Amino acid sequence: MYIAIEGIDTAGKSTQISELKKIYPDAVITKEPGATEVGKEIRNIVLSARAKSKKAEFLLFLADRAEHIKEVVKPNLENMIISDRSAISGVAYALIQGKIDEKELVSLNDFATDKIYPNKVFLLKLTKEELEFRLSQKKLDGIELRGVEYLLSIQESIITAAKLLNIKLIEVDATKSIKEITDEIIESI
Ligand SMILES: Nc1ncnc2c1ncn2[C@@H]1O[C@H](COP(=O)(O)OP(=O)(O)OP(=O)(O)O)[C@@H](O)[C@H]1O
Ligand SMILES: Cc1cn([C@H]2C[C@H](O)[C@@H](COP(=O)(O)O)O2)c(=O)[nH]c1=O
Repeated sequence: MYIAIEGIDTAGKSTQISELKKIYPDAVITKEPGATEVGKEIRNIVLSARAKSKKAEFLLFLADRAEHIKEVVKPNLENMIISDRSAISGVAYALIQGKIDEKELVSLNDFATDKIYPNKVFLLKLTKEELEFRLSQKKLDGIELRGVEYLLSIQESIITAAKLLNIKLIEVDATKSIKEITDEIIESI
């Protein structure tokens, strides 16, 4: 089973993944962007937000995804795979940028992934107040510097992206305690 945890920055994805790792010690833990050797280099470029072209940025994420599917997901389809982000993030961020139409977004992702998508995705959903608080507690990267309203629009866009990709999305209240969230995820797995 291929599972992904989605949510905007600071929603608690990596926190939940480290909890799930304790519960499923044999699971393949992975992430987008940056799980592979090439992906690590792509991650450095995209998070620096140096690309002037939004299309270039989108294609870099897509290249990371193609490598991730080939190197990590495909060889482990018989195992439990738990990924921090997925194609849903790719479509959600690109939808907000508005440079590529919906049909094309889906077909480009189909091309990159060979239509291998997570079986189930959990969206950790934050309130504006909690997002503001969590962002105030960390050093922001280039994408986080785009601001709270931008990130909240991405949160909504994640729901649209899941529908476009036809992926089952389970919304979880990310302001609950770490344990409550983990329990909800395990219950649905
Ligand atoms: N349920 C929770 N309640 C309160 N704080 C939390 C909860 N889950 C995570 N946090 C805290 O919020 C911050 C962000 O969490 P985390 O790094 O897991 O988020 P993330 O979604 O992986 O973020 P990013 O996408 O920016 O890497 C951390 O300081 C973490 O300790
Ligand atoms: C997969 C993907 C990610 N992004 C953005 C979302 C985040 O701001 C960063 C990744 O950072 P994290 O600490 O690993 O969460 O990249 C994006 O814009 N497009 C994508 O396809």
